[in-house]
Amino acid sequence: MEEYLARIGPADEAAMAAATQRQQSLTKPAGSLGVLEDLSVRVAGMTGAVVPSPAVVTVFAADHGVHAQGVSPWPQEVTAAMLANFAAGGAAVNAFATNNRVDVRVVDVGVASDVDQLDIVHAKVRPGTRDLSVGPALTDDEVLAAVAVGFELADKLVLDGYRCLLTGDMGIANTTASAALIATFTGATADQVTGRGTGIDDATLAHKTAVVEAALVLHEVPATEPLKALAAYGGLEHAALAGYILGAAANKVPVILDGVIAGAAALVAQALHPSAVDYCVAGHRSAEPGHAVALKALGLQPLVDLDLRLGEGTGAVLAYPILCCAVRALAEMATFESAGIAAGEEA
Ligand SMILES: O=C(O)c1ccc[n+]([C@@H]2O[C@H](COP(=O)([O-])O)[C@@H](O)[C@H]2O)c1
Ligand SMILES: Cc1cc2nc[nH]c2cc1C
Repeated sequence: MEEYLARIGPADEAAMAAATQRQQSLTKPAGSLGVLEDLSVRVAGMTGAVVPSPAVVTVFAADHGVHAQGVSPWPQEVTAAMLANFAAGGAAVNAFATNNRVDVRVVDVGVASDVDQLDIVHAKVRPGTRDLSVGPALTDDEVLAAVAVGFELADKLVLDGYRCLLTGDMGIANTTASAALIATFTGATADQVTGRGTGIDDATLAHKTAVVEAALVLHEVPATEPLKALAAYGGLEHAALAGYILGAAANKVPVILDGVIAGAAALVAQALHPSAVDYCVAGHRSAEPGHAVALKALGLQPLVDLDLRLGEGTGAVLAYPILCCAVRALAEMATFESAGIAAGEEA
């Protein structure tokens, strides 16, 4: 863990200052590209003003012992079934990724059933977490093993030539673990961060909120203990995603976050190393209420807000072309000087 964290440093201030200056000289009224202007400056601080391509979305998949408490309307087997769907190219993330020229990787970091026959990355740490409502979901060693899966995969993907990493997740019941993690790092209450996930009714939502509330009391993990929070609540995909985000930061490549699961993992990464957030871009804002709470604590503005609540990386893949446009505008637009256009009064 120390070795991973030692490789992370803040974004390049000088590159950001130069990018800010160039932004102001481009052939458009100052500020007219809105949020994209700041985004291009942030990416310049991560990676320089080069379009972050090629890109890959990694779908980390795992199961959750807390499923036994009736917090999701879906059977646990759907996690493994969706992995087969991803591998066959039939999920929403596959369609989005094809359209936006993003490669898809799928990783079993802790699916309950055997998915050995699938053509995916096999890195199962254990078959699902233990039930967080009765005790710790993971041991300390299991947490470190799952973080390592994500960090080392990020290293490998960058070595393979990828210049933008996108997060994805699949795990029935993982919005429950996400809620507990987000409450831990933000101080929000269970009812502020617990949502309907894949679509539960009012009675199940009340029950799920009570499960999260009781778990927060049972484990009482302070925000300063991110690895203990992962051990208390899981999940294996959250731990791997935290490692993947740290790995992107260590390699100075942007990482586009998907929804509430990635938001929870990014809070873990931030608690482990505050500079990790310098490399994070919020792809979208999920309809799950905890996600807005997480984004606020991360200080990130989502690029897309379309009521998505699917996961898989869909919101990140949807946002990827926006990120590319922001960077391309900064890199390729003419300046008032080069185009021989008189700058406006306030330029
Ligand atoms: O990305 C999100 O914000 C998001 C919001 C709600 C649900 N999901 C997905 O739905 C699954 C978890 O939902 P649940 O209700 O079983 O906890 C898991 O596979 C997630 O990828 C994802
Ligand atoms: C069908 C289905 C697809 C998903 N993709 C991500 N989470 C999901 C949950 C379900 C239930």
